[in-house]
Amino acid sequence: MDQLNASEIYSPYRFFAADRWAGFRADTPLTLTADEVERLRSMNDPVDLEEVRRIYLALSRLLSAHVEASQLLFRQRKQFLNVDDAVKTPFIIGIAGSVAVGKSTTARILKELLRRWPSSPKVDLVTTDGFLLPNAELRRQNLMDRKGFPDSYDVGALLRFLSDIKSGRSNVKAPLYSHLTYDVLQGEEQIVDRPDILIFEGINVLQVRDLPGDGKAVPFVSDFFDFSIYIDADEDLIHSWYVDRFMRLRKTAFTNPQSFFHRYSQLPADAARAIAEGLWANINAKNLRENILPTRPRADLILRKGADHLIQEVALRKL
Ligand SMILES: Nc1ncnc2c1ncn2[C@@H]1O[C@H](COP(=O)(O)OP(=O)(O)O)[C@@H](O)[C@H]1O
Ligand SMILES: CC(C)(COP(=O)(O)O)[C@@H](O)C(=O)NCCC(=O)O
Repeated sequence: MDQLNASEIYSPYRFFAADRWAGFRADTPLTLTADEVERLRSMNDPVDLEEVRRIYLALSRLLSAHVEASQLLFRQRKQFLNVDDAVKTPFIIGIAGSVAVGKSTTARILKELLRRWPSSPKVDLVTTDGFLLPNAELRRQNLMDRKGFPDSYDVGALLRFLSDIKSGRSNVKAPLYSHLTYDVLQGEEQIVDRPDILIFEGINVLQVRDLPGDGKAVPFVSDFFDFSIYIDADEDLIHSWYVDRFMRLRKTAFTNPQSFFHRYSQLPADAARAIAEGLWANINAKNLRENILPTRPRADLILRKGADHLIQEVALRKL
């Protein structure tokens, strides 16, 4: 047993240095190759096979235990109620964290690892950006500078989507977002057809809403989660990742005339950097402080990254 200091004893989490966490992998096999990891990672994310070995295999093993336990509970409840027509509903994993912290890479790696379990579960991945209000509506409500803030999402649609998924409906539609055009894709959608596991990723997935004055119970997105993960790093690091990514996108995605940010590919580097700094300070950092970081204590698991983007510490909620 490790020595615990006082703050750890009274914290709802147990903290593990990444190398200690790696040991919980036990005999979980490595089912991804270096090439596959390279294809799954986002542009500025250096995650590699060693990181999958160190962090993600133990996480995959933990999630497998949770999924198995929930399936057992489902079977026992069915027996208890003596019903045959109970519908098995998807196990939902929420992934939260700041803009530019690397949620998409984590979500894609987890998806691939989970679908390679021996039971070959069907795993789907949905991101909450599709539930943003379209730019035309954001402009109408003067919210273009609040993209990603709670009021920029169609929360009703988001909750309806999760409720449909959790009630076992087939062919549930999720709207899609394009980072290229910086807008919701009109007329395009993703069909989610009764997966065994749904990964639901976005900055807002652990947010709660104020209770209305009339005392009516309002559901939260996380009410539908079976397990939640928060990806964390110091704000200074995320800030530098955001600006570095913007400067790289300036040389790649922004050169596409269809990119909403195309004009920034034409600007000198200093002027482009000033735009990125402005977007970070006025929108994303503000949102992180006001609406995202306050949700961290609601996560079941926190993956904390260091300067190199690699995970340094894992905090697991004590049951
Ligand atoms: N303006 C942009 N143009 C093209 N791709 C982008 C742009 N902004 C972000 N992306 C890509 O979109 C994905 C989601 O990014 P983001 O929402 O910041 O979350 P995270 O970095 O936590 O995954 C990343 O793969 C990122 O590289
Ligand atoms: C779409 C986003 C809110 C992020 O959503 P996510 O997929 O990370 O949940 C973000 O990428 C964004 O557009 N922020 C607004 C300011 C900016 O352009 O960076």
